Order: sequence, then structure tokens, then C-alpha cells
Amino acid sequence: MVKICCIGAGYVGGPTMAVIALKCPSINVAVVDISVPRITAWNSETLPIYEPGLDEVVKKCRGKNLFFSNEVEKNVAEADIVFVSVNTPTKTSGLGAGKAADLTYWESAARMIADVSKSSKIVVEKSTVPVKTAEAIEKILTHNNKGIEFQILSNPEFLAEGTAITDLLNPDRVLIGGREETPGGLKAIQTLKDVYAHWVPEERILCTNLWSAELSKLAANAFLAQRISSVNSMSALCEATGANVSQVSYAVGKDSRIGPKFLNASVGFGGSCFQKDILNLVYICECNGLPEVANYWKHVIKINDYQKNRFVNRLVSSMFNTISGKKIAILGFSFKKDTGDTRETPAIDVCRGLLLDRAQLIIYDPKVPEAQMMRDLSTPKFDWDQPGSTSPVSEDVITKNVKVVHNAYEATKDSHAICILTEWDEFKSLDYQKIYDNMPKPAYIFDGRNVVDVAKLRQIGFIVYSIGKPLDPWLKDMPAIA
Ligand SMILES: NC(=O)c1ccc[n+]([C@@H]2O[C@H](COP(=O)([O-])OP(=O)(O)OC[C@H]3O[C@@H](n4cnc5c(N)ncnc54)[C@H](O)[C@@H]3O)[C@@H](O)[C@H]2O)c1
Ligand SMILES: O=c1ccn([C@@H]2O[C@H](COP(=O)(O)OP(=O)(O)O[C@H]3O[C@H](CO)[C@@H](O)[C@H](O)[C@H]3O)[C@@H](O)[C@H]2O)c(=O)[nH]1
Repeated sequence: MVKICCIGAGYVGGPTMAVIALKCPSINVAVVDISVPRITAWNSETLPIYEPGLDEVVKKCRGKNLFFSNEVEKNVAEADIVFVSVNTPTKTSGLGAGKAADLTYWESAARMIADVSKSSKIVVEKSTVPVKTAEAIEKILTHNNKGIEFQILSNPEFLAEGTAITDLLNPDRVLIGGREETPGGLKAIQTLKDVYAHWVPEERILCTNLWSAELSKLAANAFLAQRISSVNSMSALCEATGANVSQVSYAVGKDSRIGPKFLNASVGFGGSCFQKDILNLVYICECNGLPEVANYWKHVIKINDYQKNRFVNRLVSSMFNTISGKKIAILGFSFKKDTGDTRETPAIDVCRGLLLDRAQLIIYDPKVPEAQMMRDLSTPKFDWDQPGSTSPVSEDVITKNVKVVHNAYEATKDSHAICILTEWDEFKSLDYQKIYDNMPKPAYIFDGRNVVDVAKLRQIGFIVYSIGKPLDPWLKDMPAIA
């Protein structure tokens, strides 16, 4: 029986391995992690991450051919294929701080693999890493070997949170990069291909050299984020001209060369990957003497920061330039719907901006626990090239001015304004008449996700701001300075 071990039981390691176990009953899959609480949760009724469909897959396989364990070394030693899916955050200090990927976790995993291995292994990069990481990993593994052969493959993951299980079951493509120039490399590529071939059609399994696979992952995220920054930049122009960004996106996306996806204007993109991976790309370009290319990609992030600031400024200026002591209901805190993940969520920057203007926030999110929100708001943000944009707010200000509640009606009662920061489906079908009746007037809604029916809410009496949509006459008289 082939044995797979995955180091890192996070958002990628957990769901990815669960789907491999589901689709390959003949393969034994162990997911290992240094975090005891994480593994305990994977072995419990309440999994450590919320992802639609994940519970069912885990329940079907756990204890049969899918195991979660803190016995990292033992499981690695026994495996034929070792996936490494540990964190690769942005460096916060030293050389490349604020841009380069921090490979501390990756390197320690590689050293451990070298130390404990007694048989040949295929080591698979699942984490998103800088181009040429495989070369560094090869050096670590081969310098420590004891006559054991290690083959390195790059197999970047393209799943999106909230749709991880469907993405894994039906991927657009699976990418496998390896040493195509050697027989050992080709054999390793084929071995991993055979795993995915259990459920992925062959034409969707792409095999490349190592560097193409590593770079394709960074490039794909950069392209996706660039589309969002492009449409968000248009949203500002739409507001200035009276165009409607949804109509513009629709018209643009109808061009088959452009396509309709990833053109939704928003308060900004979030998530653990886009900003981190673009910064990493920028750093690699700079290191390779390509400052123009680096600057091009930097602007994708600049527009994203601009969009979040613009949203806060629009809100403050619409409310007579002061929100001091005013109650603002925040609907949604996760970085997108159907996940409880808050990494780099735009809600953090928006809430901080509002707190700096001394608002009182009442936050509701269906999946994010209160402790997580408080942690996010008080952890100093790693702030890149944006002096003064989001100075961290003191813990004292947060505890005094932030309240977390359990439903949207509680959050909005007696609030002066509502901000919608995540596109949770339930926000579309709230009883907005009831909400309006329970708010002081004028009652404002700032929709950062374009989920509400603007005309209907204006009819009720709300002053409505919806990103990139024709402005309410009230807002036209109170322009926001970005
Ligand atoms: N989150 C996503 O949607 C997504 C999608 C594609 C790729 N990625 C990439 O995948 C990688 C992992 O992301 P994630 O979101 O799963 O992160 P995560 O933080 O959810 O999980 C990483 C896990 O690795 C564990 N870990 C770290 N060092 C370890 C070690 N030496 N031994 C054992 N366990 C160790 C941590 O305890 C943690 O549980 C990152 O490189 C990320 O960029 C993420
Ligand atoms: O038209 C759009 C689409 C998305 N977003 C926002 O963009 C962010 C990222 O969304 P999404 O890409 O759906 O989620 P992630 O889980 O971050 O997935 C991205 O990052 C992963 C980690 O690398 C990759 O594997 C995925 O392919 C890539 O889509 C979220 O804040 C979304 O709200 C928009 O604002 N407008």
C-alpha cells in the first residue's frame, strides 16, 4: 500500500489529503502537524476549519485510510510520498522584510525529512514557495542523505477557500513540476500523476519543469488579484461618472477573451494568499534586476489598499465628516463568504480605519468567533509601503469600542450606519424594513460587496452606498477624499 504523509494540517493540507484519501482507498494518508490543538480538532467532531462538504469527506475516511497525528517524524519516516504544506508567510524582519517569503517552516520540515528518512521518498512542495525553492530543498535533502534518493516535485495547490472541496474534486488543472530531464524525475512525476489520475482526467494533469510549476502558482494568484484591482479601480471611476460597475463588468466579461469571472468590485481582496504571493513575486523580480516588473505588480496591492481607504473615507465623509461615538454595524468579518478565515480580510483595515475615527463597532459574522476578531484587530498589521494608512489601534480602544454580537438584527439595532464587508448569503435576505425602523435617521448602508438591492433600500429610506454604483444624491454632495 502506498503511504502518503502530509506535513501541515491547515487549510490546504487537511482538505487536500482528505480528498486524496476519499478518491484513493488503496492509499494510506497521514496528515501530521506540530500543533496539538489542530490535530485534536481534526480528530474530533468539530474540525479546525469550516469548509462546505469537508465534514462529510473526513467522516467517510477518518480512521480507515485517513489519519491525523502529531507523530510527525514516525509518519514521515514510513511514507513513500511526503507533501509539505506548511506556512510560508511574508518575512517580517531582516533581509527582504515585508516582501520575501519566510521559509523557516519549510526549511525545518526539509531538515526533519532528511534526518528521519531511512528509505527513498518523493518530497512534494504543496506550500506556495518562491521560484527555485526546490533547488534549496534538494540541497538540504541530498547533503544529509544516507544513500537515500529524494525526488522533489512542485505540486502547487489552486483551491479557493469556501469552495475547497468542489475545487479539489473537480480541479481546472493539477500541476506537477519535476526534474523532467532525469529518469528519476520522470518516474516521480508519473507516481504523483497516478495518484491524481484516480479522479482527475488525464488532460487536466499538467506536467512541467520545477521552475515553471513554482512560478505558475505565483503568476496565477497575481493575475487573479490583478483582475480584482482592475475592476476596483474602475469602481472609483464609475462613482465619479455615474456608470455602474456591475454593468461595466458584465459588458467587459462578455468578451470571450476576457471572461466573466473574478470581476466583482469589492471593498478589496483579502485572504492569506494574494497579498503574500504578490509581495513574494515583487521580491523575486527585484532580486532578478527587474524593477519595472516588480513595480507593475506592486500596484495591484496599492489599488487594493486604496480601495479599503476609499471605503472608510466615503463612510466618514457621508456622515458629516465625523463618526466619533457613532455606532456602526459591521456585517461580515471573514475575507469571503463560506469561510471563517480572517487572514488579511479587508474587514480588519476597514474596522481599524473606523476605530481611528472613534466609531463604536458592533460586529456580526456567522462563522468568525469573537476572540479571533479581537486578536485580528489588535495584532499590528504588517503594513507595506503605506505610511499611516492603518496605524494599529490600541487594545484599550478595541475593548472599549468593539462589541461582537450573534445576529445581524442585534448588530444593526440603534446603529447609525451598516457596513457590509463579507458577501454572506444571509445579508441578501434580511428584513431591511425592520432594520431601518430600529435605526436612528438618516440611516446609512455602505455595501462593500454589492449584495443589497439598492433601489429597494432607497425606497425604504436608507442612504445607500454600493461600491461602484451610481451615487445617492446625498453622497454626491459629500465627496470622499481617497
Ligand atoms: N489557504 C489557502 O487557500 C491556500 C491555497 C493554496 C496554497 N496555499 C499555500 O499552502 C501553504 C499552507 O497554507 P495553509 O493556509 O494551509 O496554512 P495553515 O497555517 O492553515 O497550515 C499550515 C500548518 O503547518 C503547520 N506546520 C508549520 N511548520 C510545521 C512543521 N515543521 N511540522 C509540522 N507542521 C508544521 C502549522 O502548525 C499549521 O497547522 C502556504 O504556503 C499557502 O500559501 C494556501
Ligand atoms: O471578483 C472577485 C473575486 C474575489 N474577490 C475577493 O478576493 C479574495 C480572494 O478570493 P478567492 O480567490 O476566491 O479566495 P482564496 O481562498 O484566497 O483563493 C485564492 O488564493 C488561493 C491561495 O493561493 C488560490 O489557491 C486560489 O486559486 C485563489 O483563488 C476574497 O477576499 C474575495 O472576496 C473579489 O473581491 N472580487
